[in-house]
Amino acid sequence: SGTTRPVRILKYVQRCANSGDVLSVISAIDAYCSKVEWAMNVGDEKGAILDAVVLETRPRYVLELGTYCGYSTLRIAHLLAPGARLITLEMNPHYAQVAIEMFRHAGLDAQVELLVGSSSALIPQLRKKLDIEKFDLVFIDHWKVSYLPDTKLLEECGLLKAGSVLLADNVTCPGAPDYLQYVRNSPRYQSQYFPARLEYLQVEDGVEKSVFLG
Ligand SMILES: Oc1cc(-c2ccc(F)cc2)cc2cncnc12
Ligand SMILES: [Mg+2]
Repeated sequence: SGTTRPVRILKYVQRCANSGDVLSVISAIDAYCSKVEWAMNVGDEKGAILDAVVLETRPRYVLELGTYCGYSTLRIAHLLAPGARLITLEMNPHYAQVAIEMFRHAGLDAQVELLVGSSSALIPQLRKKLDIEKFDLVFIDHWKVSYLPDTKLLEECGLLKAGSVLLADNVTCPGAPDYLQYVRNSPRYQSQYFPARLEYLQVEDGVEKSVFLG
């Protein structure tokens, strides 16, 4: 039976990162996943692009699709102003549990709202459930086949406003070709590609920043 990769990452963080210190949690995850075993965190290079987009957007309402161990959730939470709300959706209950423990170790569990379930089921419930009108920033980092349908669902549910920013991980590796085609050709988006490498590897990847024009 043994442990799972997310549990091994969490145990390393609990052992090696100072509790309450979100930056030491972030670097502990990067240290473990670059030295011991690869994991699908956005990583430090693409994470710096995410940081820059959060800082320039100064979002009040943030949605993350795909929590995993909570690495990118912590990077975002660390840069939000007091009063901002960060909602993260995770369909795998085990990943969700690990992420909650990760948030606790970082001392940010009160700053993050994690919902367990499929994004397609949860997105239509967000307005009613969480009393949220629109998202200023959406970080898309879940299954690549869900990027496009979930983006259309966000539009249909009225959860985007003119100026809302979508930032999508892995648009090159593993790739989200239908999503890229949509945001790059739709008159409703202004899209920009940021080349980078896949987390912890020399493989090419990149993130796509798309501003919804309303
Ligand atoms: O950042 C990511 C990377 C990969 C991935 C897996 C295998 C491989 F060979 C290359 C890349 C998969 C992901 C799934 N969800 C969210 N993020 C992901
Ligand atoms: Mg990713």
